[in-house]
Amino acid sequence: MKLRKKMVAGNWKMNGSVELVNQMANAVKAAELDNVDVVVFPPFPLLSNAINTGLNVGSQTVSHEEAGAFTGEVDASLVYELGCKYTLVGHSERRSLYGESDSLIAKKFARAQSSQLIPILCVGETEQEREQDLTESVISKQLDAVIDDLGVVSLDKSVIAYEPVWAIGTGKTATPEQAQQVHQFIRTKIAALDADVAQSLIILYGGSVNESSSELLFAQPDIDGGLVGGASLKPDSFVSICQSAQGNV
Ligand SMILES: O=C(CO)COP(=O)(O)O
Repeated sequence: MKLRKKMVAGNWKMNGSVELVNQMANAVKAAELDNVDVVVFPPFPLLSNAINTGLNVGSQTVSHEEAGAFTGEVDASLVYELGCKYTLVGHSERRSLYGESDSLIAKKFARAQSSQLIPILCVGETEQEREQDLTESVISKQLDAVIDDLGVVSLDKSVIAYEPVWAIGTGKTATPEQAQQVHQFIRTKIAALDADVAQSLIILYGGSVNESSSELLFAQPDIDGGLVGGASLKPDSFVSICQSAQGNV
């Protein structure tokens, strides 16, 4: 059975500075995190700085279009050419604040992969959907948008991030059991279509992860690491979250 390597991703959202890039790079290097894939997602203008420090870097979004007359959009192939390895797609803030639909997100996912970027597909339910017992159907629909368009094998070169909307930026982390339940649901759903893809798929948890909650979350059998927002802006906190993943290989 193939062992999945842990991954910790830091989504800086619209935060950060050249100074923070340098501090983060120094902190990550000093920690010698060999058994965990550490990736940072700073805003576009900081991508080159971050790449030049030797950090693994991804973009927070890409356009679903190829290069052309799309003012303000950023082409996935340019992001790859700069040296990024990953891009987030379908973050809940993109879905709710910028109206990104499942079908647009599937197009971005495809565009990322055809540009050799690894898409990290973000899925998750709102508080209201959880209360109405709709968590699994919401997540199924979000996954199916990609699976129906591109086939289950497209998930082979991707990462899934389960980010319950009610846990993002609220300090209300999902309990390890709540998160594990959804991660297991995702892996089982995909295993029904392709057992090998499901077995090797990295599924991250995101939503108020911090250095106190990360260890137990990452110890769950279907949680392969984290997608960290607020705590990824503090080098000490981020490194200690990465260390808790390293201890949970
Ligand atoms: O949205 C997130 C990461 O993509 C999570 O953000 P917080 O860790 O700040 O809750």
